[in-house]
Amino acid sequence: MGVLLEAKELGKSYAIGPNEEQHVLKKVSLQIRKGEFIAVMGPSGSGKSTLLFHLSGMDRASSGSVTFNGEEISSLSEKRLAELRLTKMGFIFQHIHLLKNLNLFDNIVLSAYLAKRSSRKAVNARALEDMKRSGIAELADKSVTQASGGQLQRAAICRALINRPDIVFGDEPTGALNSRSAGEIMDLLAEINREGTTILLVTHDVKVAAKTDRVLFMLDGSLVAERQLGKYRKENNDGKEREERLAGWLAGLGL
Ligand SMILES: Nc1ncnc2c1ncn2[C@@H]1O[C@H](COP(=O)(O)OP(=O)(O)OP(=O)(O)O)[C@@H](O)[C@H]1O
Repeated sequence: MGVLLEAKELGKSYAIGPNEEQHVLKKVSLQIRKGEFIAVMGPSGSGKSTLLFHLSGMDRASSGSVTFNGEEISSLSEKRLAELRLTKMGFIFQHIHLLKNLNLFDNIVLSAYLAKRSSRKAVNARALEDMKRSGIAELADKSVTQASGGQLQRAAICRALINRPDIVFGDEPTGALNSRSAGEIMDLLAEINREGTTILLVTHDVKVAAKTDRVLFMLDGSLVAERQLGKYRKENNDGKEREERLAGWLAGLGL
């Protein structure tokens, strides 16, 4: 599989005083291949979300580069970057960010209507298909206040997928859910990944990370370790075993 996203010596610093800088990302280099499912773990404040913001072009680096599909996003105009994020990237966050004055269906289709790459009829059909697969088709005309956290996160996943992005980024997408809903969301993401969408998640949760292919570990702004887990398949019933293996590896890092 080819490389979809590459960071080379990515650096980010914030001024924290007149002559003082905090180095939040320190020469981070990584490659994400098409079709991979990756988790970024690490202690609080180690730079995981900052890395995600830079890989997805939401923030500009202080040094180094990010290349997406061969295009260096660090040098793109704001307009081109916005178009890239809208059409090629999907986002799922812990706090779901659905619009309260729209029903779930309209939340899901909105960005595709804005992108104007497909007819509204085609977008609507796609949305319905995704909602069915995610088990929320019957909630299409419900408002954000009428759905549970797990249902809202499913809607957020449908929204992230509506433009059929190359990659979905998630920042603690299961962080606000109970463990059953979190497990179901991860099974759904694993299925979406197996159909070809690359996924990168930031998570603290070993159960979540154990369902990805590869875990990257960040410490103090640097990527310090990684672990290949292989593709998760629900039908293999080895979720527990994968979790234990990953927990053992994390413990062995001695951090
Ligand atoms: N806009 C900003 N200005 C100054 N410092 C920032 C800014 N954004 C992040 N930081 C700092 O960068 C460091 C890394 O933050 P980041 O949110 O990326 O960590 P994280 O690993 O995702 O943490 P958590 O797991 O708690 O979400 C922190 O020390 C944070 O205070």
